[in-house]
Amino acid sequence: MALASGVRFAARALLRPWALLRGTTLGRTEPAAGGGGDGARRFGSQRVLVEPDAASGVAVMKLRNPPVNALSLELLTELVISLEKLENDKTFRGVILTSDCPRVFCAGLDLTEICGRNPAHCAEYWKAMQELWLRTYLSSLVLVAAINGACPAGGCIIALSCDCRVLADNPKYRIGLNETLLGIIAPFWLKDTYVNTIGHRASEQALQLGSLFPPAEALQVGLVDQVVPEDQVQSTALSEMARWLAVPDHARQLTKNMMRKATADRLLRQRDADTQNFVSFVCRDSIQKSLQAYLEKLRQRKG
Ligand SMILES: CCCCC/C=C\C/C=C\CC/C=C/CC(=O)SCCNC(=O)CCNC(=O)[C@H](O)C(C)(C)COP(=O)(O)OP(=O)(O)OC[C@H]1O[C@@H](n2cnc3c(N)ncnc32)[C@H](O)[C@@H]1OP(=O)(O)O
Repeated sequence: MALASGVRFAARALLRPWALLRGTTLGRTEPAAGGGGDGARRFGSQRVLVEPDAASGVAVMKLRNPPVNALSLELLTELVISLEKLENDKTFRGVILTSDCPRVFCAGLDLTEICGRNPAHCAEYWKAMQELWLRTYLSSLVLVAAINGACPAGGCIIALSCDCRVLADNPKYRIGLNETLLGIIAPFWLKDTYVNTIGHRASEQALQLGSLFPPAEALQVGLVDQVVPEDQVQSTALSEMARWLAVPDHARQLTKNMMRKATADRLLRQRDADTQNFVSFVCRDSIQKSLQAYLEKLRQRKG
């Protein structure tokens, strides 16, 4: 797809500073835990573990950035590279995205990447966040989110960019775009993704209130597609994947692109402006103070 190649080009341009992968083992393969079918070999990097199963054409991609899979610049970069590697390997048709950290799927943006950081770093960081959303939202693969922990803000956006979502039935695992509770706001492309998923009125209310939905409510509002006991999340995600892979790839991919291209194009047309808006917004003294206060509150809590 032309757009995907445009995104791929953008990803390569962004990811040229391979120094970002310092300390990772991208591309290192090792036997998958528990064998994993026909000698499947895990690969990935320091913060992303990929367990491929060539026989089924499905890979499990685990976020592994303890304690809460906060989306650091490195994690964002490693996720994009791992996803691109799977997209370029025609053995794979689907990816299950899940967490290797207990109790948390993904805590959203790593606030230390924007608190007390200079505008140039904030710009680089936001471009990486844009890239991950574009890469997942437009992926030619079937992406199933196996949400095995809390999923606020940026974590919710990653889950919403997947084709479907399975959430563990634990009241502590809440999901939603809670940015207003931090004194910030979701940019238009996060809003658009929300509206495309749960509708305008539900999004309007949930965004303004910064709602974090417990599983039953998340299911009811349409934020997730299934809520299952915690020990059935991965198996249910695999069953859901099988349902999607029963459809011929080409027809499904063209349909996905038809449904999502306009939303993605809106960001692609104004990526620089969006980055500038983000930088000038988060670098405001008042916003920095809000974010610092929020981080302090988090550090004083204990899970
Ligand atoms: C007008 C023009 C407008 C233009 C607009 C343009 C752009 C828009 C502007 C901004 C962009 C908005 C997008 C934002 C998306 C986001 O993702 S913001 C981040 C939101 N995330 C959260 O609110 C989650 C916060 N975390 C939690 O709620 C909990 O940590 C948890 C995930 C539920 C897990 O709880 P648990 O008890 O297990 O762990 P702890 O809370 O003890 O945390 C452990 C440890 O981790 C630190 N931490 C947690 N979350 C983050 C984080 N997101 N970033 C950085 N660090 C985090 C926490 O502080 C603890 O640290 P420690 O005490 O040092 O161990």
